[in-house]
Formats: sequence, C-alpha cells, structure tokens
Amino acid sequence: MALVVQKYGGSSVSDVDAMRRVARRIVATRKAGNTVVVVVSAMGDTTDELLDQAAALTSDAPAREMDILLSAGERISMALLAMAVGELGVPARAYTGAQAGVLTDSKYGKASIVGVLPERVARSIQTGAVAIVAGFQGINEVEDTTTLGRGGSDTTAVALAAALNADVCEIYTDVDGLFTADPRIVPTAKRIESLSSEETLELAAHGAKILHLRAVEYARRFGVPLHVRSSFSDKTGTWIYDGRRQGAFVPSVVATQLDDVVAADIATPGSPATPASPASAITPASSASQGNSPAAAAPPSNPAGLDDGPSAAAVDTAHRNAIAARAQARPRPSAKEDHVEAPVISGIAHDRSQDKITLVGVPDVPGAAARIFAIVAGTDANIDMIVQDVSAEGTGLTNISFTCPSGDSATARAALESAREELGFRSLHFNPDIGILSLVGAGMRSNPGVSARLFGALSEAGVNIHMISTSEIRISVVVDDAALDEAVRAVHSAFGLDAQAAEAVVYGGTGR
Ligand SMILES: Nc1ncnc2c1ncn2[C@@H]1O[C@H](COP(=O)(O)OP(=O)(O)O)[C@@H](O)[C@H]1O
Ligand SMILES: N[C@@H](CC(=O)OP(=O)(O)O)C(=O)O
Repeated sequence: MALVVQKYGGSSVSDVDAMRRVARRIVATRKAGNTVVVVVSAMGDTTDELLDQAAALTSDAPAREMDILLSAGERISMALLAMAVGELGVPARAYTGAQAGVLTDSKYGKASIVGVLPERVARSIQTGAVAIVAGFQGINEVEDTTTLGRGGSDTTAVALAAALNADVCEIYTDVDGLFTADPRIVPTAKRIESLSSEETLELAAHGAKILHLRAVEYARRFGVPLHVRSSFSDKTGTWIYDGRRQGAFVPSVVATQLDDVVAADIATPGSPATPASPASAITPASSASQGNSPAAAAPPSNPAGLDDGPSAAAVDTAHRNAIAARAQARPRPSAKEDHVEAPVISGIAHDRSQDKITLVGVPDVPGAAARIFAIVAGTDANIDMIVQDVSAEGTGLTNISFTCPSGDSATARAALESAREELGFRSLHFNPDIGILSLVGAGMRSNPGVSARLFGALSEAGVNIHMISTSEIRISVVVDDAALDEAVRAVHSAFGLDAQAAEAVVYGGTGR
C-alpha cells in the first residue's frame, strides 16, 4: 500500500463532468489499496476570471483581500470534488489550506510556506477517507488567508507529500507529461520519460508552466518523487526523481522555515508541541520509528474534538510505523542519471511573462550596477537576465539591460526613474514585447558547439537576438515576442528533438 498525493490542476477539473472523471480516478487509486491525499486547483480559468473581476473594480486591489478572493476558487473545487468522490461510495473530506495546516509567511500573493501541520489530513486518511485539500493557499501568523503565487497548487501538493512522507506526488494535468517543448507551440514535441530535478528546475524557472518552480525545488530538496501525467489518459507520464531521499517526513506538531528547511517532526505522543530547531526538524524514518510503544497505537478518544478520526497521538504513532515500513521497501523509478547516455538537450522552455528594461548612459564606474540593482531589489522585483554593454569609447558611459516579470516592472521602473539623478543614467527604455527561449540540457556540460547550433538555427529562421544569458546547463535568448513561437520550433528541429510520429496531445485547458 502506498501513500499517494495527487494534484489535479484547473484544466483537469474544468466542470462537473471533469470533476466526476477525476473522482473516478481517485476512487480507483483508493480501491487499488492506496491511501490518497488530493490537492486540487480552481476550476478551469477561475483564478484568471477572479483577477479580471477585481481589475474591473479597482486598479489597486488590496493584497490581503485579493488573496481572500483568489483562494475561493480552490475552495469551490475541494468541496465539489469531495462530493463527487462521496457519490462514488468512498468517504472524502475537504480541507482549506489553513485546515490542512499549510502555514505561510505574510507576503500576500506570493507567500512562502513556512511549515506544514497536516494533522487533520493525517487523521482523515487514517480513518480510510480521502483527504481533499485546496491548493495554492495557506494561512499566515495573523490567521489571514494567503496565496502562494500563480501555479502554486503544485507546491501545496509537494509540501504535503513531503510532510506526510508520501511515496509519490502525482501532478495531473492536460498533457501526458513533460515534453521537449510546450506541445501547444511545438506539436512534434516528444514526451520525456524521466528528467533530473536539475534540468526540470531550469525548465520550470524559464517558463515551462506545467510545473511550479518552487514545487520542483521542494521535491528536489526532500527527495519527493514526482510523476507528471495526464488526468485524461492512463499513460505513464514523466518521472522527476534523483534517487535520493533525505529521510522520512511525518505529520508534525512543530514546524520551521519550510521553504528553506522543510520542517516536519513529530511530538512524542501526548506531549505538548515544542518548536523544533531547523537542525532537528528533519527526522529520518529510522529514528522517527523508534520508541513507539505498541499500546500507543490503539486509537484513544479524540481530545481535540475534531471529527476527522482518532487522536493526533494515535495517528502519529500508527503513521510513523507505516512510514518506516514503507521507507524500507519503496520501489523507485529509475532516474535519468541511470541511463547509459543522456541526450545533450532535454528540452526548450519559453517565457512571455517578462519585460525588458534598459538604462541608457549609465556612468561606467565601480558601484554603478550595485546601486541600480539595490534599488530594483528594494521593489521586490525578481531579476532574470542582466547584460551590460561595453562602455562606448571616450564617453565613460554604458548601457545596462535586464529582464523582470511583467507584474514587477512598473514598480521597478518607477523606483529607477525616481533615483535617476543619484544613478546618473540618461534615459530608461522599456520593452514589454519580448519573449525568452531557453535551451536546457545537462549534456551541454560535455558537448561543445551547442550555442553555435542554437544561434545558427535562429539566424536561419531570421530571428534577431536581443540578449543572451547562460548557465552550466542552459542557454537563454531574448527575442521579439512575435518571433518566439517560430524560434522555439526552429531550435526544436535543429536539435533533433522532433518526434517521428505525433505523440503530443493537449487534452484540455485553454492555455491561458
Ligand atoms: N515542456 C512542457 N511540457 C508539457 N507541457 C508544457 C510544457 N511547457 C509548457 N507546458 C504547458 O503546460 C500546460 C499545463 O500546465 P497548466 O495549464 O498550469 O495545467 P494545470 O491546469 O493542470 O495546472 C500544458 O497544457 C502545456 O501547454
Ligand atoms: N488556481 C491557481 C493555482 C494553480 O496552481 O492552478 P493550476 O494548477 O491550474 O495551474 C492559478 O491559476 O494560478
């Protein structure tokens, strides 16, 4: 018996028929003998529609109220899905992020998880029910609802999978896994069988929206095996797993900084909760399973008075034992590193969500870049690429360009403009019509000529390059937004990634 966390994205629960289809899959997984925890996103494009409604009322929505609004989409889904599962004869209980113990900081709209206390979820599954959790949301220290940023339900799922020590976190979506490029742009894209978390991180960080970046980081850190697959087919999807696991994580009454160090410790049954230090927060399965007296496994009455089943202490003990047993005998998908030869290029990501800002005529003196980016950092904008031109001869001036998410660029621009005198630049140019193509592959490290082939393919397709940046396993180029799709297709072909026979199917979703 495995503990499976399944996450269903908005495209998988777009209407009540889709809810029924998903409910059948959940019940089948349960009836196959697994314990199932479900994380669900808002139906279809609900989140975008809620954003549109708020924008129609105000251009300056308060962040706190915005999070209350946006969290409603996932709450509708969790309740409806619990009803659909219940209709199929399997008990299901719905939990908001707060009820599921997803604790966050107070950055409304892009909150980070600081702890997970999934006791009600653990009690629920202990009684044989399916726990259905609203994704993308949590609760902060003043008990306000927070949201985790667009696409954040993936992170909820991985955080719960880590806290519950699930065997696998399945990410269900509207395509059959992670492909060599977005199948909506490249119909000849190939499904990737398994991918290292390092390459997946690069793809997710550079626009492959099928996975939330923080979910991949989280899964990598805690060794949670990810299986990205379609809720519309029974095909195997893409496994993301490096074959390492840092230990078992168990439901907890303590927590610490989760995005830095995921906390999941377990209190001695019956003892009061005590905060854990980050160092003690990670409890290996072997030590977690020590010291449990068999008597403690008998379910006593429920002291908290909650209706989710036996008490936390009883569940903790039983759960720890089950976790320890599972950790011993867990089958593992093969990691990509196990393959004899990995392809040079794993995939291509594209990103339309960035703007380009150029400061023209920046004094070419030590400390100029430091001052500029300190001001940008003060606006909380997340900078991606940075390019500084060679100083024009005799002028002592240079140009500095950078890209940042469109949502952050207005504040970054305003902050820079207001510091213009101090920074001494001549003018600020802004280009929102850019796209970024990123070529990713661990094989780049040992294969020369990748950039030459990339630039050759773009040149043949007549695509002009505005900026270039590289990492060890990635090359990114900024091009015109209008040329981006063509650029992705050209590069995909140039690296021999096209499938012989069409294999990419987009089953649903609007691509919004
Ligand atoms: N490399 C890729 N492989 C597969 N899908 C991708 C890739 N890059 C982008 N996508 C897009 O991600 C979409 C799924 O993500 P999303 O719309 O967030 O799904 P969900 O509604 O399930 O959360 C796919 O429909 C596809 O268009
Ligand atoms: N509903 C939220 C959170 C989420 O993760 O959605 P999805 O799983 O459909 O990408 C959003 O649209 O951002």
